Amino acid sequence: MFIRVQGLSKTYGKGTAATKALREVSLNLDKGEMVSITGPSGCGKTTLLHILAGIESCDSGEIWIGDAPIHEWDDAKIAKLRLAKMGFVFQSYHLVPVLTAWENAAMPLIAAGMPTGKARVRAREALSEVGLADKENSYPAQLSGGQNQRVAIARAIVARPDIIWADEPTGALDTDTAEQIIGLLEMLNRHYGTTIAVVTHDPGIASHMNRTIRMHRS
Ligand SMILES: Nc1ncnc2c1ncn2[C@@H]1O[C@H](COP(=O)(O)OP(=O)(O)OP(=O)(O)O)[C@@H](O)[C@H]1O
Repeated sequence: MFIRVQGLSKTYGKGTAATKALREVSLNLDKGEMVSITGPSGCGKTTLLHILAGIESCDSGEIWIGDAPIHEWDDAKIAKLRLAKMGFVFQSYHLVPVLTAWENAAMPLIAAGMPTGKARVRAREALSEVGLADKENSYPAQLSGGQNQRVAIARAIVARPDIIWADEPTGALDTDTAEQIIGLLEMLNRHYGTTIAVVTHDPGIASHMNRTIRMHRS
């Protein structure tokens, strides 16, 4: 098993304001699997993805990424693993508006200490893989929603991650563009064996995946 999650729980807030976001969630992902994560609004899908990506902490439970028990790790160690092995794609792209497409795509490499020249070459390659070689100097405001999501995917794949976490990556896109974005994720999965988990409300998107993990309200 490549990723193993056991008994994961998370509560936001305290006392009467407490919201139980995850209650004893367990799941396994095999290396190279492409899965969708579905479930009703508020059941904890985004919380789960953020915890698996090390963006948020959990209250209890275990998360194993390969041999690494990341539930035992501190933030700095998890951040390093995230930069090296994970990419994240958000519904609203989360691109930096004052940076060009290549600068946005290069961010994980520059954050990891790669010299700018080398990072630029790698960012161009990633942009070319998502079909945006000719837009490397465009700013997010000059690109369409689908093109911005491609830049976000270029940023997610630029460090050749083992895993891509995608939270409603097509939620802001029309059906045709959404299909193209999912096609792109499928290509990355096939070509590089990248493990991909996609949170989605859309059964059409979920049907492209190897498997669906359904969550229930806790
Ligand atoms: N930062 C936060 N502070 C307090 N409560 C939060 C926070 N983030 C999420 N929650 C609560 O935790 C629960 C799970 O939220 P989460 O966003 O993970 O659900 P979701 O399944 O992704 O929902 P949706 O499909 O609507 O995006 C919800 O009740 C939500 O209100």
